[in-house]
Amino acid sequence: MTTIHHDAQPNNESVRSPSASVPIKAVIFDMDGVLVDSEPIYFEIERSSFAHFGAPMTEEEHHTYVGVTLESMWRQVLDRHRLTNSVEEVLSYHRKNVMQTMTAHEGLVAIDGLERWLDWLQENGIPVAVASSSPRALIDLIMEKTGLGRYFNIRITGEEVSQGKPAPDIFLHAAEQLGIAPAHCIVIEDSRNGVQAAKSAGMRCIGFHNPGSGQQDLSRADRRIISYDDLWAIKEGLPFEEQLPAKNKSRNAPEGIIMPLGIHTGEYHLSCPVCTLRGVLYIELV
Ligand SMILES: O=P(O)(O)OC[C@H]1O[C@@H](O)[C@H](O)[C@@H](O)[C@@H]1O
Repeated sequence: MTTIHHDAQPNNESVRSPSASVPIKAVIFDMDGVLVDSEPIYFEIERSSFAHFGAPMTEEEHHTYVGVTLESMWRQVLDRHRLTNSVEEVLSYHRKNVMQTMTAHEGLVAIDGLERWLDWLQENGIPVAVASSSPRALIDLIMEKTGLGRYFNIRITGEEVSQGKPAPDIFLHAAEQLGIAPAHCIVIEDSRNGVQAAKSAGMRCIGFHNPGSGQQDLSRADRRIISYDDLWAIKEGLPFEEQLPAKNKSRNAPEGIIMPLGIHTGEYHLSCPVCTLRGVLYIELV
């Protein structure tokens, strides 16, 4: 369990959002409802578990649990419905229910347009992470089933931080793993709880309106989209910082001083075309 030290409480409005022009150096993706359309499947599994334990559930209440961990959801359900079962009992039943159904499900595929985005981010050297309230075993299963695992080496589950969404811990931990300050991260989220977590972490947030994720208030997100095509259309307006700018930087290189040998002074960002090696070369007059 990773404890993240932060002053922000879930509803703390005092964390300042970075201004729109602060460079974006990393993208943190939520998983359910953002990488895959798994929320409708979750809803169905949850309905059967709620019925099993005798918790009558309105759609309105159900939608408030989107984006939170299994444990957080069940603690709230047991409390609100005054059920006497232990958290351990309901969690063990429900977790098995989730893993069996998701493993057998044949419709778990990456959301349309996502891979074009991930390829573009990779080409531009922008690192990514997935930060999901789902259990780690499910994150790994979905990464494997969809083939998205090749993009996501950094996978954070809400179960490994002390407070899940809507607290900011999961996103702060993801930023730490990425080695990028929160103000330089942008989060893509489909749930109210997730948007709140991202904003409390001091990050910018794109609200992904996915009808499969139920009624979600994404009004606190900085931008709202309904598809990855939408996001693609606005990408030039987002201040992504190129981190593999070998091609582009060399075009800018003549800004330095030209030496007699025809070499330019200045900073050159280099990347190996066949492996992941990167480096910065400084040439200066001595
Ligand atoms: O953080 P993510 O990837 O949106 O995961 C959300 C899901 O995580 C699960 O643990 C919850 O039981 C779901 O109800 C929830 O919606």
